[in-house]
Amino acid sequence: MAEVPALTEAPDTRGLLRRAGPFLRPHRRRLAGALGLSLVESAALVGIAPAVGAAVDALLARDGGAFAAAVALLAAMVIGVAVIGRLAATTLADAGERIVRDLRERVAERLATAPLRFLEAHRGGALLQRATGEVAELAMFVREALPGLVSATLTLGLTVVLLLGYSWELTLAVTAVFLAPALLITRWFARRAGAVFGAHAEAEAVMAATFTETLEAREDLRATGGLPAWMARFARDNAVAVAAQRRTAAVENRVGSISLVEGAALGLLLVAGAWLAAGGHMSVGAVVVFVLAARNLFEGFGDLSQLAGDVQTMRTGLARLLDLLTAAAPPPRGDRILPARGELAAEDVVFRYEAGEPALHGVSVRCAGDDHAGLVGETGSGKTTLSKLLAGLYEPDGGRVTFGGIDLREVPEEEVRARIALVPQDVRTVAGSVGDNLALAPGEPDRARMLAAFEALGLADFAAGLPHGLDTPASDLSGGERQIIGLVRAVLADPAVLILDEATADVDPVTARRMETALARLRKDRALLVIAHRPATVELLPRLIRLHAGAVAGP
Ligand SMILES: Nc1ncnc2c1ncn2[C@@H]1O[C@H](COP(=O)(O)OP(=O)(O)OP(=O)(O)O)[C@@H](O)[C@H]1O
Repeated sequence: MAEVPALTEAPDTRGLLRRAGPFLRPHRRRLAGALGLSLVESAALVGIAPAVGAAVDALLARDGGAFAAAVALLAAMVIGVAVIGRLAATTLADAGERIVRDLRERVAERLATAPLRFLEAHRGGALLQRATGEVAELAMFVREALPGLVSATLTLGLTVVLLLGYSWELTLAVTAVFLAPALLITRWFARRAGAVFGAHAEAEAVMAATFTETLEAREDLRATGGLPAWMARFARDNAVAVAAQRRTAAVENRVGSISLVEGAALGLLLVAGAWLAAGGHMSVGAVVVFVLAARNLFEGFGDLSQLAGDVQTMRTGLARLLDLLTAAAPPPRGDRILPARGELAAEDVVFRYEAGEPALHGVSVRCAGDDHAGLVGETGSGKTTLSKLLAGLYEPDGGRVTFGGIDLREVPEEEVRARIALVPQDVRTVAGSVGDNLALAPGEPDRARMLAAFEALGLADFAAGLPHGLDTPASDLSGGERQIIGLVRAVLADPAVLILDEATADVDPVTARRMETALARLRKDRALLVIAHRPATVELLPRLIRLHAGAVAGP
């Protein structure tokens, strides 16, 4: 079996910046501008302490001029922090929002073009959680945490530089008492957090998947009395998510112990500063600078440890998004062009859903340009699987599917869609009107073309009978009515091959017969492959292909 790329539950969070590089690159100027502004803001913030120190020394020396200059500098710094800080935060948040918007679009595009096998191999809710929940977390981080994170990091770095400039001995003491233990706690957090936050995100995704499935299957579950069992399953998933949340909260709380270290370091600073000032080794102003700057250091570290949880959630979410983008990538395809009409052929096709017995083994069928054939066989014989292979929705594990002699894997996806249309039994519509759904056909058909397609299929009275015509909400349609819309949508694409997988099974027999006769007449040079259980559906067709246990059983 061709390896179906699978999502990783807790993907690696190492090298994230490098892997996210392609998404950051288009915004590098805006990001650089925002970082530059943050740097100026942090420099102004860190500069407040020396300005206060200079004012204290000028006051003690009774130097009015120096005092006034220091106070003016202080005022400029305070105003600078307020004004530039605001500008830096909004610029940074704006750049972040743009990056998140790009990511969101890329994820939506990936899921829309992901191989069918990939989508089928994953729970819908889990994909939804990554595509919406994880992106929402990122957007929140960018808005609420990122500006504070950048500013705290820069302030911390500049403060250490400032302290070293005043007294390396005292800086060393503060480092030993505060920075070293604080860094140890932060490192412990970084080590523990990856697994704990990954497990939390995964538990949330499982819960979302179960919830989505409950919603989708709500009618069946109610009708069959399966709701209590399903609710019990949801409760179990919910309990696992709550336990995972508790573990992340516990890890985050342990980081809070940094405040104890902070108290010890401040005490040491005051004692050592008083001793140094009394001994004439340092001016009182310098001690004031040290105490104030150390507060910056503690606050910066405090802010960072507060944000550590947010950062880890962001890293986990980003890693899960990048994992989705990688795993859902469609396999590379060629750029060959298909002829307008041609023979569709499966040549010795093998296909496995799972390791073991293949669903199809060595199936060869040919459908010439004007061939009209029925595909029949018992339940589970492989009809739907073969139809998806013929429509290029699955790639075969062995053999090949060709149109006009060209392997479908060598052709861009849009090219295949324009030539081969598949109408499934369960036609899904998107939110909007009947017209909105028909407009999704290649070439964006207008209303006149839509009505002409109904006419050509002998369904003009059906279209006229819709309560609001083409403006009827698609959600109001019955299963059979959706099948008709699916068929009209496929015909609008004017494909060379039309494959109907039980596509008239839910339509009343008279309408079904009318549609099939109209289809057979529609174009002489169009191939038609009709999959059916009921003999009546295919009895008008000149040829039958019979499948049995994943192989062609002969006519
Ligand atoms: N998504 C899937 N994952 C795993 N196995 C699958 C999947 N879809 C189909 N199968 C298996 O592949 C085999 C062929 O299924 P397929 O749906 O192609 O048969 P079918 O002839 O169309 O059946 P039916 O007449 O009931 O629609 C069956 O054994 C089925 O259980």
